[in-house]
Amino acid sequence: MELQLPSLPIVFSFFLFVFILVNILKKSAKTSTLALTLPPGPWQLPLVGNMHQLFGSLPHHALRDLAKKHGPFMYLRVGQVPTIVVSSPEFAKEVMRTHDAIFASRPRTLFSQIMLYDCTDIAFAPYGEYWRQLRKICMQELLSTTRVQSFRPVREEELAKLIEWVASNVGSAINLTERIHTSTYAITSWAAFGKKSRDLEEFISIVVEALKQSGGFQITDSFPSLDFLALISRERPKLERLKRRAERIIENVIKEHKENKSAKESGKSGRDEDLVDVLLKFHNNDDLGFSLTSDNVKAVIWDIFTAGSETSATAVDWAMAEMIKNPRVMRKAQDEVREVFRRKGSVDETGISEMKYLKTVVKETLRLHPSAPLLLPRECGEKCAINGYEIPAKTRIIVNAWAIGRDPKYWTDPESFKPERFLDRSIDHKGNNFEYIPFGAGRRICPGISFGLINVELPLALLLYHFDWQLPRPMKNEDLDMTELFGVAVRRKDDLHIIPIAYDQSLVGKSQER
Ligand code: HEM
Repeated sequence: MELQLPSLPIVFSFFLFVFILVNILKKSAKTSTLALTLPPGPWQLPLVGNMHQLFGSLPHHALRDLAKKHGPFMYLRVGQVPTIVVSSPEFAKEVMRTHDAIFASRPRTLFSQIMLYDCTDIAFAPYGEYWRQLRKICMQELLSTTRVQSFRPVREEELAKLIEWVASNVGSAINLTERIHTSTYAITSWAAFGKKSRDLEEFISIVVEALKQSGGFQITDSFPSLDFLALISRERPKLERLKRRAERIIENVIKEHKENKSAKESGKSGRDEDLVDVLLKFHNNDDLGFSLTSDNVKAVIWDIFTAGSETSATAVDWAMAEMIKNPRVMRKAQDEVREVFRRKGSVDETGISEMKYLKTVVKETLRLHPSAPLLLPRECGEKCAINGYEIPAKTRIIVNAWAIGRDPKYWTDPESFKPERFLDRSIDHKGNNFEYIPFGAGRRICPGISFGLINVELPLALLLYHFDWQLPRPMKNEDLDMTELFGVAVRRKDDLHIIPIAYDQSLVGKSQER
């Protein structure tokens, strides 16, 4: 039988048609008000918002404004996807405690399918046995307290470099934001990959680019039934290119680790175990009852690196910015840090547990500026009812931790930076108090809390101990602009340019001798 191939004009017309259709969809999404089509079932929530507000991205402050008008349990329809935005501690508790198992899945997105090897990482794996096993490895092996402590020399060495660099620049304005990010990424990289990661800078640039992509709106994610959109999306080739670049680096790291393992077994290498070593124990190894493929290992490495670095670095940056804006808080934190380090006779992380005020500064920073203000999205696994509203399966759930942390019903003077509010309130980071959930809550709560917190507390303690800080003239502390840059992790719009003044003079001398 002779195969009839479509002629060129037909192929061209087909692609032209698809192109026009996609553009019409995009355009109408940006401008028109949404038709009130409710999913089947006794759905009772009012449908809020129009597509113009919803497309582009879903910034946490815009969602709070909508919630003020329409209530803390708000139904939006983003393209084809029914979406609920939760903006009160009561409803957050319903989702993340009362019905936690039902809402423990994540939606599949173009990003997680491409970059995370078809959602086989920890953060985007669907709720089920595979995720449970990965999570167990994460809690018991990758991010256990012992493991986090084992990275102490890594933190101390990297942060010593940070302090030396600042000391070599006393008296002049430095871009502290940039340097904090470099140090935090270096700590995660060292913990994950081992010390020698020659491609670190390239890997960081890939991660930063990928985080930008994951924060933006992908039309394909909002029209899941239109499969062809994923095939022709402009984002797809961009993500695939990023993935190929990242993959080359991760594969090299894995190869080096396998070689080192052989060297270690033959007694030639005394290297400490890093996170890749831990994951490789499960690589194609059925003896441990759970085995990971190469792609699974790569997906988890990607998770640790992205989830672990940007979040902590952003928190340090916000804390410094808030303390510059509130010199009274900075002075009080400095007094405490200096007293503890002096009394102990050493400037290292053993003193951190005694720095009660510094810990409240970190809590207050994460209340006002949670690194992931909308947490990570959840998906309803099966039909259920909350407060009389029926939620169909596959509904996407967004919890606005940022709005919850500023809810005037729970927080006095919520927009002000007042760490003292935590001194007489026993609120922890473990997701037990739903008015404060910067790490999420329930089954999907962040497994990296201890690693994340020490990566925020230690650099802050060192920066406060060694230096006093001033804004370049004629800027006044109270004028510091706190505008946010929207993304998955929310950075300040402007980098923090400040002048370090040496407190510990011996350090300045030391750095000048080099
Ligand atoms: C200040 C630091 C950090 C903050 C504010 C933070 C915040 C969060 C939040 C809000 C979530 C979503 C929780 C939910 O859906 O309920 C999350 C999940 C996650 N975080 Fe963190 N995180 C931080 C540090 C880290 C670190 C250091 C790591 C690992 C090295 C990490 C690994 C993860 C992973 C793997 C998940 C996904 C968990 C799952 O879906 O089961 N995070 N984090």
